[in-house]
Amino acid sequence: MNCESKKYRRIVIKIGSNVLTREDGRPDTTRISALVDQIAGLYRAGVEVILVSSGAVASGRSVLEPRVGRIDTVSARQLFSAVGQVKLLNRYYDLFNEYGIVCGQVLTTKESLSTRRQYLNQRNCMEAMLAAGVVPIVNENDTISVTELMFTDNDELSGLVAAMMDTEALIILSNIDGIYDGSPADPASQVIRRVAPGRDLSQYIDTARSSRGRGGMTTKSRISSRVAGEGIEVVIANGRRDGILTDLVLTGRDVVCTRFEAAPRPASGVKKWIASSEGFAKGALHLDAGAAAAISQSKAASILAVGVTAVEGEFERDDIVRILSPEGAPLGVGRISCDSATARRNLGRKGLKPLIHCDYLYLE
Ligand SMILES: Nc1ncnc2c1ncn2[C@@H]1O[C@H](COP(=O)(O)OP(=O)(O)O)[C@@H](O)[C@H]1O
Ligand SMILES: N[C@@H](CCC(=O)OP(=O)(O)O)C(=O)O
Repeated sequence: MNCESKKYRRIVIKIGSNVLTREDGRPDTTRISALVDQIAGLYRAGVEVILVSSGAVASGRSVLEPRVGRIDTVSARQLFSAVGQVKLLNRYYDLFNEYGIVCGQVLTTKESLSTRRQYLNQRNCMEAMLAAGVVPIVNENDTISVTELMFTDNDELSGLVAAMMDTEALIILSNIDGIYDGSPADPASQVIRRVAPGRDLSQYIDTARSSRGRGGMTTKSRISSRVAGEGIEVVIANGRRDGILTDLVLTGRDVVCTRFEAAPRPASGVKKWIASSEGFAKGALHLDAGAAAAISQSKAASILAVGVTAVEGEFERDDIVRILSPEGAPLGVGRISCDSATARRNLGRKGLKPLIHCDYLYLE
């Protein structure tokens, strides 16, 4: 089956470190330039493109490694990204400029997307850029994002951006044609061309990571399933193949890739945010059997204090909390309508406003 082409209104393109870096660790300027040529083509054809580009650390490492001595991993990442991000964006700026296209930098952290207000600020910024015809180039702010609150990698970030910006597709470019049904090194393995919503590919994926990438194929597959489940088509393709973006988006030439079909019913904007916010959850609600059955059977069911048996952790009103079954299994996440002290005080009580309204509930 082909990876058929389609003209999209708005897409996110994520470019992995492996695509932008040569084997010897130096930036692959020819490849970056070829990708910008294609993105300029999409731009001219009226497709709004948001670029999520890795490569800052690799780019900075190539400049600094020869001159820094012993340095711990966190400092190295901070140092390399501080220098590499400037170098990377300068290159993008010059290349886009040749087409009369202006690009701009958006640096973010997982923490700065954790409240709805900051999330909306970021979205507003990128909407303003797109409205002005500016191509946003997004990366994690690696200089300050050093704790457990880091994104797993830019695949996770790109999934969040795709949902936040209400895009129709996310194209993840790596150094491989897609997800293989066995070891990519085994000649008998083939690229899985189509993935239906909800299909689990974990059995095929070698969890070892590449030397330059951060999350590896495991995150790519997990994020792709989640994003497709939110109604956004996801394509994993080889960024080193000539003309890959043009073929995927404009010409319709047959090109090998893995395509995750979008689930039919896109979630509402706020649900997309909640769905992607699992990593920021501050606490948890344990449901009784009745409440667990009610939310799984009806999309309109909210979580009421009467059906909650325990509250874990400390949280504020509007924070994201996890929802657990009576056995402790994860059921989903939601935005809580009160702080943890109030939730504890009201446990088991009837007739109160829902702890989580169904509009702010995302079930797995
Ligand atoms: N089943 C599989 N199919 C394809 N690639 C796989 C599979 N299992 C593991 N991989 C590895 O995942 C790598 C791509 O992930 P990653 O290193 O994170 O890339 P990037 O830097 O582009 O984000 C491939 O180079 C490949 O070695
Ligand atoms: N923010 C880092 C990217 C880390 C990362 O996620 O890399 P990759 O797995 O290659 O997309 C950088 O710019 O170097």
